[in-house]
Amino acid sequence: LNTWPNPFLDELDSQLYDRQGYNGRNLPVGMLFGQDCSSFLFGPNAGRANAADWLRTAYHDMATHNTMDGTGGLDASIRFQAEQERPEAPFQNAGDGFQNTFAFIAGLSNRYFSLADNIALAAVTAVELCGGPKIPFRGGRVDAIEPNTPGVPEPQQSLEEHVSSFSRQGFTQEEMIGLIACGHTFGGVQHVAFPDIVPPSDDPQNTSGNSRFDTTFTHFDNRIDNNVTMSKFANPDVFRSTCANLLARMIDTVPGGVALTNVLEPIKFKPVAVSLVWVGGGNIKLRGEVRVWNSAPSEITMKWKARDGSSSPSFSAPLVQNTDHTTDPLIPDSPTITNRWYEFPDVLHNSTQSVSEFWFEVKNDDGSNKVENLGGVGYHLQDVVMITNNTCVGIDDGSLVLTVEAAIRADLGQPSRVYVKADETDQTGRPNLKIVDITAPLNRPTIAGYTLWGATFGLNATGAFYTVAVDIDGQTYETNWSAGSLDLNPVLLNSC
Ligand code: HEM
Repeated sequence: LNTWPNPFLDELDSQLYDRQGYNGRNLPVGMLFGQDCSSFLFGPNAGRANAADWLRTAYHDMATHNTMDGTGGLDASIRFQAEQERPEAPFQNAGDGFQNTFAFIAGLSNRYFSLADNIALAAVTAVELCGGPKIPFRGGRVDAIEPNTPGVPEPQQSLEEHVSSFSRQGFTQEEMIGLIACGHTFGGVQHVAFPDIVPPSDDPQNTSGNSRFDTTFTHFDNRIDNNVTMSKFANPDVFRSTCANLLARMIDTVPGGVALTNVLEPIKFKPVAVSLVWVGGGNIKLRGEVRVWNSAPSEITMKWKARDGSSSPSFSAPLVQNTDHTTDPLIPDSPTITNRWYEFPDVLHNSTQSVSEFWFEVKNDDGSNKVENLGGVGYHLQDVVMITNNTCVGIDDGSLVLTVEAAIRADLGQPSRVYVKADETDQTGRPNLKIVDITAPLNRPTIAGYTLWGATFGLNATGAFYTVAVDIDGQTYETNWSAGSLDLNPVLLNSC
C-alpha cells in the first residue's frame, strides 16, 4: 500500500505489534506481558483472570449478530448497561466481566482504534499471550451507538436452541462446539453470578467462587475437562489451528456494511510520528523515528528534497539508533523478534527551503543495501501547516489544557479555516473528535514565509492524537502528532 501517511493503519500496527517495550501499548499489561496470565484487574485473589473476561466479552458482544439481516456483531454494544442487564434474559450477560473489560480498555481507544477493535484485540491478546495460537487480526470495526437486539445463548437453553442461535450468528453445530471449547479453555463459572450452578467458596485465593472449566484456567490449551465431544481436539495442533480460525471468524463477525482491513502484516520499515515542527526564527525540524522489524542495519541515511523538488549531496544525514528503544511483538510460535528504533537526524532546515520529500538508504548488517522509498514513490510531506515548539499540554484543575501554536505558510493566501482536532470520548466511552476553530491572529507579521496562529482550550480528553487542519482554496492540509509519542516530540514536554 503506497499511501503514506496512513495513521489508521499505523495505529493498528502499533496496537498489534508494539506489544512490549518502547511505545508499548497497554493491552498486554492486562496479561502482565504474558508472563502470568492470572493477572486480574482487582487483584490476585478473586480467582479470576482478565484473559477470561476479555475473551468472553468479545464473544458476548459478537453473539447478537444476525446473518439474515446483518444486524448485531462485534461493535462494542456490550458496553451499554441495557445490554448487560437484559431483563428478558437474566442469565446471558450475568457477571461483571464486561464492566471489568471496559474498565481496563476505556481510554485506550482513539480516533483510529475503535472500542470494538479494542475488544477484538483484547481477545486476541488474551489468547496469544496466554499460550494460544496467533490469530489473524483485521481492524476497522465501528462502535454501535445503541444496544443491539438480544441474542447471546443462555446456559439453561436446550441444545437445539444453542444450535439455532449459533446458526443465526453464522456458525455450524460443529463450529459451535469448537468455539465454545476454544472459549472455555479460560476461566470458569462464578458463584456470585450463577449461585444456583456454583457453590460459594471459602478459598481465600478464589473469593468470587469461580468454578474453573479446567485446571489450567489462565492458560490456553486443549484441556477442557469433562468434554466428550472433543476427541478431535486431543491433537493440540488441530486444536490450535481450529481455534485460530474460529476465533478470527468470531471477531470478524461485524454488522453489515462495516468493512474490515486486510489481515494486518507488520510494517517492516515504519516511519513513526513524523512531522515538521517550527522551532522559531525561520527554522524547522523534521521529527520522527523509524521502527525496523527484526534486523539491525549498520547504517540508515536519510535523504531529502527541498520544497522546490531540488536535492543536493548535502541533503543527507544519518539516523541514530536509540538503543533504549526496542520492542518485542510477542508473537506466539515465533522465535524472539526484536524491533529497533532509529531517530530522525537532528537537522535544522531553513523554512524558505523546507522539506517536501524524504527517503532512506539502508545498509543491512549482512552488507546488502536497500533504498526505502515506498517503492519509488518517496515519503511526501506537506509544509503548509506545522506546530511550533510553543505547543504544549498542561493540567488545570485536573483537566487537560492544550495550547496550540501553528505556523502556516503565508504565500498560499488567507486560510478560510484553521482548526484543531483532538481525541475526546463521548459519555458512553466512544472515541469522539473535539474540533476547535482557531481565529485569525489580529496583526500577523510573517516570519520567513510563515504566520503564527494560536489557541488554548480545555479538553475532556484521552489526548491520544492531535491535528491542526488548514483549509485554503478548497484544499485541506493537516499536521498530526500524538501524546503517545511525547518523547518523540519534546515540544510537547513543555508544560504550559
Ligand atoms: C452456548 C454457548 C455458551 C454458553 C451457554 C456459555 C456459558 C458460560 C457461562 C455460564 C459462563 C460463566 C460466566 C461467569 O460466571 O462469569 C461462561 C464463562 C466463560 N465463557 Fe462461555 N458460554 C458459551 C459460549 C462461549 C464462547 C463461544 C466463548 C468464547 C469463544 C466463551 C467464553 C467464555 C469465557 C472465557 C468464560 C470465563 C469467564 C470468567 O472466568 O470470568 N463462552 N460461559
